[in-house]
Amino acid sequence: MIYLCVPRFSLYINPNMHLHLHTQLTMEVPSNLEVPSLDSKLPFQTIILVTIIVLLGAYFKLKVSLHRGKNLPPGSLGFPFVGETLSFLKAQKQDKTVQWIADRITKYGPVFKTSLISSKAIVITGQAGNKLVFSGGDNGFVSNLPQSLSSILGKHSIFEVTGSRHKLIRGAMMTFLKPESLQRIVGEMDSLVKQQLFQELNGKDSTHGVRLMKRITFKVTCSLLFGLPEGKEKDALFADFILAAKGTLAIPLDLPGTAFGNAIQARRRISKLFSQLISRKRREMEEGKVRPDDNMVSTFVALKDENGELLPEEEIIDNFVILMMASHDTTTIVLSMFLRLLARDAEVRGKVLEEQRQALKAREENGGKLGWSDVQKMKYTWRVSQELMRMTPPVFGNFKRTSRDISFGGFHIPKGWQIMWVTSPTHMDEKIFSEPEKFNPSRFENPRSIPPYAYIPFGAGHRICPGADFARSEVLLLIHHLVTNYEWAEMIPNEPIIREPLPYPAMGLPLKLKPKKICA
Ligand code: HEM
Repeated sequence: MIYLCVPRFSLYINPNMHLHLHTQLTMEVPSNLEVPSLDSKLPFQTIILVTIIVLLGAYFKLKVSLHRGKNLPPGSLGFPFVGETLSFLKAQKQDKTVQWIADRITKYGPVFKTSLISSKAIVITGQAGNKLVFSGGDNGFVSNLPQSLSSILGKHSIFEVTGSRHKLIRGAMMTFLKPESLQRIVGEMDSLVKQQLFQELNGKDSTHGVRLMKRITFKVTCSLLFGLPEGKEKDALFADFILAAKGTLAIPLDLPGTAFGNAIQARRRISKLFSQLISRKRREMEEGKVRPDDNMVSTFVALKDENGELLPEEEIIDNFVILMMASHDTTTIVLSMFLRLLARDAEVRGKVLEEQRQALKAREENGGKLGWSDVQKMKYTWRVSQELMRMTPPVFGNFKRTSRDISFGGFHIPKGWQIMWVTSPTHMDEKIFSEPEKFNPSRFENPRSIPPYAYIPFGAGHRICPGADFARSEVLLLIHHLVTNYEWAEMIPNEPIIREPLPYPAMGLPLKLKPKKICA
């Protein structure tokens, strides 16, 4: 899989592919190919290079010919081995991935084949395509986490399980993330956000927007989901998650000093800390000091499968790692884009401020606290976030794999091929969202006007993001405290967005800050 919200979007070399490639190469050496001796006139390296190209060409031909007669989607597999990887990576670097996809849709239609680093992929776009990929339980699409990524994220997380195991794990997460449960903790979230924000910005006249949002969202998730108190343990965990996240994009070489090696070390320390947390919670539960629904740790520690067995510790830890990874980077992107927009667009800033002034009034009437119903009233502020996620979705798309042959739109999609779903084609489709290049939050005034499977920043179907409501509350509360206490301006005018692979302001959004006091 390419992304990860954990969704995170990284290219990788499929390890199975190497094995496969080796087997095919052995079979495909043409019998008439003479391998010249070392004293031949051609330099040895040239012979090796030509041989490799011939063999890779033969390999690709064989792989495609296996499906001859079946109507594979149109498209280009690019050059042997690298496929279209180089142009894809270049587009990503220049924030032109949307264009890369759009060019191919124009040329081949909404379903096309490509090849990205040794793996052939079929890109499925459009409303019908999204429906195919997202709907149903066993719909023929399974997760495709590459080995490099699963060494860091774990091999037993929610991404790796299907059927009843997926239901069990997702159910446990939802115990804590569903709106009815969030209602109980939104007050605590509000206090945490406020406290973190003031702690981070106290006495400062400038800040790095991205770093600020990352630290706060990480700390809030840590406290609310895992009950981790402020202190050195949490700071060390934050540093380790940054290292681990960097490793998901690195060449998977587990050597000391490499990004991947550092990530593996960080992952070991993260596992150790979560293991201690789990043991602590087990003891407290045995002593009757905590209830299963107190937080995510107690919920998972008490969770039993259909055979009455408790979950193995490594499965719990892998799911905690996923929850941390999935939650803070994505939410940080929405918040960073929001800060950037408010610095640029006076009209939107005015409307957001007006709505937050009303929330401030409610806060004063509630003895200084914001409750669930107050957050629900921040409708305009949320519509701005929705529009930001339409135009710059935190998760660009993701890779899955077909678990069986599938036919779609008259095409044959073979078993075992990589499938890529992408947010932008429907988000930027003028038939769905008129004038899609225009920032217009009012499109979300009537949610029923948006067709199903067209707006998919949180995915869709049975794997739709379980953290969507958590993210929503966190974004709204952070924006509330920011706009009612500060004014800010960009220090780098027109700072571009880069995708590495998540979309962030290229220089981390340095901001000039000025405290202000708003009256309700
Ligand atoms: C703006 C913020 C967020 C965005 C845009 C986002 C986006 C997504 C997307 C697109 C998926 C589906 C991936 C796929 O089907 O391949 C997903 C899955 C997931 N997200 Fe989020 N997410 C966000 C916040 C969160 C938060 C706050 C949490 C946890 C507290 C979370 C936890 C998860 C988990 C556990 C999954 C896997 C669900 C499954 O496989 O059943 N996410 N997210």
